[in-house]
Amino acid sequence: MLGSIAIVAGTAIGAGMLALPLATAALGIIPAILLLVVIWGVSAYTSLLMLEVNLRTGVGDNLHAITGKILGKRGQLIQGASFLSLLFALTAAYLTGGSSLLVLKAEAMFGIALDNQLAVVIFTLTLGLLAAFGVAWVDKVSRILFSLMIALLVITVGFLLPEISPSQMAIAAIEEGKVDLWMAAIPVVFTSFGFHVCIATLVRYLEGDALTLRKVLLIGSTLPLLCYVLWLLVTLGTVGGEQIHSFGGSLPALITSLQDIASQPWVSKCISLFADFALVTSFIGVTLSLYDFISELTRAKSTIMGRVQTWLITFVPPVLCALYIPEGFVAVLGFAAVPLVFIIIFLPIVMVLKQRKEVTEGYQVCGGKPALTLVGLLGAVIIAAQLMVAL
Ligand SMILES: N[C@@H](Cc1ccccc1)C(=O)O
Repeated sequence: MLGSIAIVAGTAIGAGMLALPLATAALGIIPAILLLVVIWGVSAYTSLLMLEVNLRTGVGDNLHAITGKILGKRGQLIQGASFLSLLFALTAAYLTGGSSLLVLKAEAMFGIALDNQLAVVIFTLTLGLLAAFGVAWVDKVSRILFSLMIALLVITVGFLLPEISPSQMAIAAIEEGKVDLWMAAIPVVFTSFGFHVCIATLVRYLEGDALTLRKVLLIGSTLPLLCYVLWLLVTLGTVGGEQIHSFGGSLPALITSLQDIASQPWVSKCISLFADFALVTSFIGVTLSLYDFISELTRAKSTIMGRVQTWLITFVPPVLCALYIPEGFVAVLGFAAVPLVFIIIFLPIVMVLKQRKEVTEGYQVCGGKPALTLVGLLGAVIIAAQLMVAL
């Protein structure tokens, strides 16, 4: 069970966490934490909905098959398109954030002023190749990196907690453009709580044991909440919301100012390594899924040519995005929220509504129609927020 909890928390906790302070800085710390709690509720509830659907459709089916069984080809199409957009958007965002940290590193360690576009290419050609090496490799590498990342997070939070100044915490939200600030924050927070793509695998792994699965999903989604709240406290509480807001979504600016606060040089190293690992683990995890998904879609042959072709389809679109929107780390994570709403809110609601009419035995999430209506509405709010920000 511990391993399964780690899979849930590990899928959720990623580079989205780095974007949280940048996205919520202007709200003030208490409203930001409240937003986190509400979105956590949505994320936990919808994961249970997906569990219900999965258990009633068949243990061992993947998400695509489940959607096909209940909603037919049309549902599968919406789901496939959403999944592809989600993975492309996440890859593009991680690439943008990762390459901006690479530029920062080149400057700090070797005094080289690395061109941003060159950094994007280097990042893709090194870490992007891992996806093509396959799951066994990625599994080993990301297990080690993820454990190191959590250790570094504990050190970072431990050393920055005493530096929190109550005066920073007390600063109220920035008043002007308040609605816009909320609209920009909501989708990014939502993406950072996403993990639901691993549910079908867990159901198969735990052989459909409903009680254990329920526990795994609830604990696994609460761990990110804890980490995120601590992370917001040590970022907004030390550097200050107003200051972080003025970075305009720049991840290197956030990391540099956190490093300035740490009094010992080794703590400052831990902070930058933590950010690197968060990005790298997310990047290799997501590109692996994207690579596999594309190779399935295009029915690529497992020859060298086939692999090169799949690799190019996987990486060219996100690379182009990272090259032309170099400041897009937070913004593109916001975009990822739109397909995510379809995958984990709208489609599961439709499936549950259809299935509850026909099947009544087995596991069912509490809350009935009112709860479904409420999360459905919240899903619509998330999409509306992102559209307002983008248009
Ligand atoms: N929560 C992940 C992003 C993600 C969303 C949806 C599914 C999987 C991963 C992050 O913070 O980086």
